[in-house]
Amino acid sequence: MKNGLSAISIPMLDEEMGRQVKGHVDSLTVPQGSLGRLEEWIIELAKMTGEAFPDISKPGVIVFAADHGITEEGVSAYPKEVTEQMALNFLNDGAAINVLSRAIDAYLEIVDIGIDADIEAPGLTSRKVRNGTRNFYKEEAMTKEEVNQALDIGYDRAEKMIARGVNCLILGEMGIGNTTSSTAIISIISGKSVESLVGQGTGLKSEGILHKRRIIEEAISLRNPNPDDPINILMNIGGFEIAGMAGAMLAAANNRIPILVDGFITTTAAVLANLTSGRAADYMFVGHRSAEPGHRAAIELLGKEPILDLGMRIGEGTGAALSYPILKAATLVNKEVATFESAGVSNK
Ligand SMILES: Cc1cc2ncn([C@H]3O[C@H](COP(=O)(O)O)[C@@H](O)[C@H]3O)c2cc1C
Ligand SMILES: O=C(O)c1cccnc1
Repeated sequence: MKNGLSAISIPMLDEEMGRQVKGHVDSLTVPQGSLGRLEEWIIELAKMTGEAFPDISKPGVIVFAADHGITEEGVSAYPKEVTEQMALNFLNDGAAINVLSRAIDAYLEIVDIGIDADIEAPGLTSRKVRNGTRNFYKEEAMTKEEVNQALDIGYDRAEKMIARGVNCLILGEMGIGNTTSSTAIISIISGKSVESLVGQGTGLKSEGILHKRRIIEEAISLRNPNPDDPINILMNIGGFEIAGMAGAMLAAANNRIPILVDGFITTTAAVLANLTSGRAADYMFVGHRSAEPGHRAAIELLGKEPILDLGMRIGEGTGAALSYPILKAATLVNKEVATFESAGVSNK
């Protein structure tokens, strides 16, 4: 898949399978309508996969890591070196996403798509586009070629995961400064003010948040990205890991593989993927609602309701991984609960 992600044509949902599975759910030995949102999810999964008994038993997590030139403007509570250090932590199995991937028995891949350091470590997928984006307060974050390269890398990594048998894709990220990029992107696409979206990220205090807000506001007016053009948005104010996640989501949707979206940054990538190809969001669930204020607006753009709301604000794919067992449980209810007929239970 080369430079052609805007041309991909994601399959339509299988509405007929949705109707069929709704009939099956109605026949299960529970009071009519009592499964609440589980019923919605079962039907959505049936439409996505085209299967009467959707199987999401093999989850895969891809974490894309990259640096951001905008960190030169002092927009994060942590230094940019943490991106590289956390990438090594992922490879040593020590981060939150390692623990949570293990907890759900997921295959985990770490992709260096633009870390500003030379890392060679066993287990790392090295696909560096560049040593970090350019500082978008001063110039465009990436060239169009770099955007397309990052989208293609993401697409390719997801296809490789799917080829391994993964049937539910979780995306995660690591990139100090990426809540700044995400806030700018969601402001441009939603038309909402930076003030209403900006948050603490990794832990800025109120003065730091005010500075971050001013940098984003000024950068947006300097770069002036086209709100209808995801490539132009990524070029001006994006990040390599954000583009990589968007490409991966397009691959999953194209292969009818359900996607579990994580927090603010991952949802920003999801919004861009959906802007690239209008049906991408049909294949997405939002795993959780992050405490980062902009996440609410990003979720609204996708038209989704998150599975969990735990007040988390980590990223890495952690909230999505936590929501996975609930979605999987819904598929087991669909498959394994007896029907009124098979169990000889009187239906009204
Ligand atoms: C130790 C540590 C682990 C993390 N894991 C995810 N993030 C999260 O924080 C970063 C975004 O916040 P900001 O825009 O404020 O820099 C991203 O790397 C995101 O994945 C982390 C951040 C830190 C410090
Ligand atoms: O919602 C997220 O994904 C998030 C929020 C703050 C910092 N890092 C990630």
